[in-house]
Amino acid sequence: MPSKSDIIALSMGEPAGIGPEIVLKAWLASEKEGISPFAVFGDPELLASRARMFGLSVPIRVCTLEEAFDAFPMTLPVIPLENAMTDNPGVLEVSNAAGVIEAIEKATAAVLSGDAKAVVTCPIQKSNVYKAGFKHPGHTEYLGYLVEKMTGKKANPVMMLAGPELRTVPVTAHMPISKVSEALTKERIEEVALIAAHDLKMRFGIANPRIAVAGLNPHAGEEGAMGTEDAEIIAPVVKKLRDAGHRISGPYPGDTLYHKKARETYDAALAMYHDQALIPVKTIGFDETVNVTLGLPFIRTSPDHGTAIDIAEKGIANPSSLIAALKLASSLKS
Ligand SMILES: NC(=O)c1ccc[n+]([C@@H]2O[C@H](COP(=O)([O-])OP(=O)(O)OC[C@H]3O[C@@H](n4cnc5c(N)ncnc54)[C@H](O)[C@@H]3O)[C@@H](O)[C@H]2O)c1
Ligand SMILES: N[C@H](C(=O)O)[C@H](O)COP(=O)(O)O
Repeated sequence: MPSKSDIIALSMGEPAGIGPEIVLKAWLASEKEGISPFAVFGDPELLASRARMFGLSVPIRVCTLEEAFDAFPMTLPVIPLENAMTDNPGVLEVSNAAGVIEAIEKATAAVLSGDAKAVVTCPIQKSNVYKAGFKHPGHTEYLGYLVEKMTGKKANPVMMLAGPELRTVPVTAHMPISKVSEALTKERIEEVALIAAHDLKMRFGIANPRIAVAGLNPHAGEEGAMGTEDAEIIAPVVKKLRDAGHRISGPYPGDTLYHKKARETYDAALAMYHDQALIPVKTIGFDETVNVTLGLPFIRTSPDHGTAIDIAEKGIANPSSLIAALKLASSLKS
């Protein structure tokens, strides 16, 4: 029987983007989609105003997290923030960054204290929070920082994009492509592979997960003619982990790792850099794919898309990736 602490803590994300709109649409779809109760850490007036703007009939209930579970079926529970936000869809304002960050921090505190089951985040405009002094590349890294700050324990957050047909895990993520090669150490590849294997087992319930590892260079280096990282850095880690009993293989040329037949041979692909992991999964299933952070002491998911500032005023945002993120957050094992 679900209880109050099964509530999902949802951060509202960038107010100038489609976050508020997809939150409203997800609540409207919650009964039909079987979405578990969620509480929004956000700005209630802004959500009400966006609902009016798009003709969405969503009664907002300002409440505490404790009250949110019971409030959810009839109203959208919203836990207000201390930092005000301005309601200007399509227009980025640095002054909104404090509220955007506060929402993530409070949602994380709620799950760490055991008052919520999972954190789901709506997209943030990274460039806008950077302008306000935010020092973390994205949620993934910030959540690791918050865990350490709030619990004193080190976390090693790892990005996964999980779609209906493909899961990918980038070993390096939010960094310039020119820095990728030096960041690809044997230690980092092994650490990410082990976190992926652990969470595929513990969170996704896959008993003995199969991981396929991509090379870095064209043709996985073509025997050294097109780069040496594949043979010298990646292959020894794959061998070490396979010798230790993991079902891991590669490195495979990245270009042929994602076709339909190849996808049937593994539970997750370990990619060497952000776009090698995210292009295939977003291309195959942009509307249903979910961003999951592995390696945390709690569940965190997010839609796979960004703030979509270009359509924030139009009322046409598709909530399906947020709905998938909310459903996955409920179904993953704590
Ligand atoms: N989890 C996150 O916080 C997260 C994830 C991805 C991108 N971002 C950030 O979002 C910002 C914009 O990124 P971007 O432009 O590369 O990607 P984007 O996903 O915001 O937009 C790409 C294109 O897809 C469309 N689109 C996106 N989501 C949609 C939806 N739900 N319904 C209909 N159309 C949709 C947009 O209108 C746009 O044309 C950047 O600052 C980026 O860092 C944040
Ligand atoms: N790299 C992610 C993507 O493009 O979907 C996105 O930037 C979100 O990352 P965080 O969850 O770390 O914010």
